Amino acid sequence: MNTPRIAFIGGGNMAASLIGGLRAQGVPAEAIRASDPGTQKRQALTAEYGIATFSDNAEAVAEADMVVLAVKPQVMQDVCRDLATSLQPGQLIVSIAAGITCASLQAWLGEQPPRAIVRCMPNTPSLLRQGVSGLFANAQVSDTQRQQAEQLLSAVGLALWLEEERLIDAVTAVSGSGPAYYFLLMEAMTAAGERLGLPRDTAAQLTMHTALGAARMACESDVNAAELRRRVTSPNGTTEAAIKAFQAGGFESLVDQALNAAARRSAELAEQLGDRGC
Ligand SMILES: NC(=O)C1=CN([C@@H]2O[C@H](COP(=O)(O)OP(=O)(O)OC[C@H]3O[C@@H](n4cnc5c(N)ncnc54)[C@H](OP(=O)(O)O)[C@@H]3O)[C@@H](O)[C@H]2O)C=CC1
Ligand SMILES: O=C(O)[C@@H]1CCC=N1
Repeated sequence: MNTPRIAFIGGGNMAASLIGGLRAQGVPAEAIRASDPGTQKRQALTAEYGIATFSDNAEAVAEADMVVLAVKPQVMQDVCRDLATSLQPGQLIVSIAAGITCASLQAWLGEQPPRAIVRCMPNTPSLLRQGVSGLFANAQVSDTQRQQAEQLLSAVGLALWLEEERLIDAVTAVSGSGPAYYFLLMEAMTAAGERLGLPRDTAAQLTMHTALGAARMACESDVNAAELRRRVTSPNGTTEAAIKAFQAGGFESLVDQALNAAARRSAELAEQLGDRGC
């Protein structure tokens, strides 16, 4: 596969991590362009990754094979409507925005021609190339374009294809927002450790390194999380006492409610920001 030319619209956090991942994988700077209204962001992207940057989105997409829409959902409609006349029919559109459907993107980019669109949901550990993303391709996306989209997201972590677009709401609930749930648990464990008498910094280090070790064990082991938990839990021991307290407090039901709230919000955003007429 030839190196596709990639244009990023929006040069913020997620775009910078994707660009960093591509560069680390050996994609040449000449193959990547980005546009952003912020002079400092453009200068930083050029300084760090050697790529050409633009204040004009239309200039960035000229001659690109793939256009990555990496702006906030709230400005996506305006960005797409402004870009519509500058795009070429064969270009792949990749959106990483939460709650923006392929149908809305197609409507905002003009009903014709039908666009090849890949909708993705990455997450912030992409900054460390430890991300995970769900991807959905619409019917216009060719096999080569699927590979190109997968190469983009694989540069910052694991990329998993979805058969149905509606599952992006579930991916958003599990992994898109997921880092925040682990940070919340880390905050709570650190505070509890401190209340048990540990110095705050010690409690934080113990918490963070336990999370890291547990995540690595879960990823690298050939047994599932339930079995790994069983191996920590001695009969009538300390872990069992803690797990019983979690379960008595409705832990599993709470997690279920939280993820449902995130998935519902993702679907609501699609309703609120989407194009009803498409
Ligand atoms: N953060 C996260 O955890 C995740 C985010 N996402 C999605 O990724 C997308 C980007 O998020 P993130 O990188 O965090 O956001 P950022 O705000 O860091 O990046 C967006 C960038 O787009 C710029 N921008 C604004 N308007 C335009 C325009 N008209 N043309 C070009 N660029 C413009 C912004 O500039 P300025 O700041 O000046 O407005 C900003 O630099 C969002 O749609 C979000 O839903 C997906 C998964 C996880
Ligand atoms: O909170 C949000 O809406 C975005 C999408 C996933 C992570 N952050």
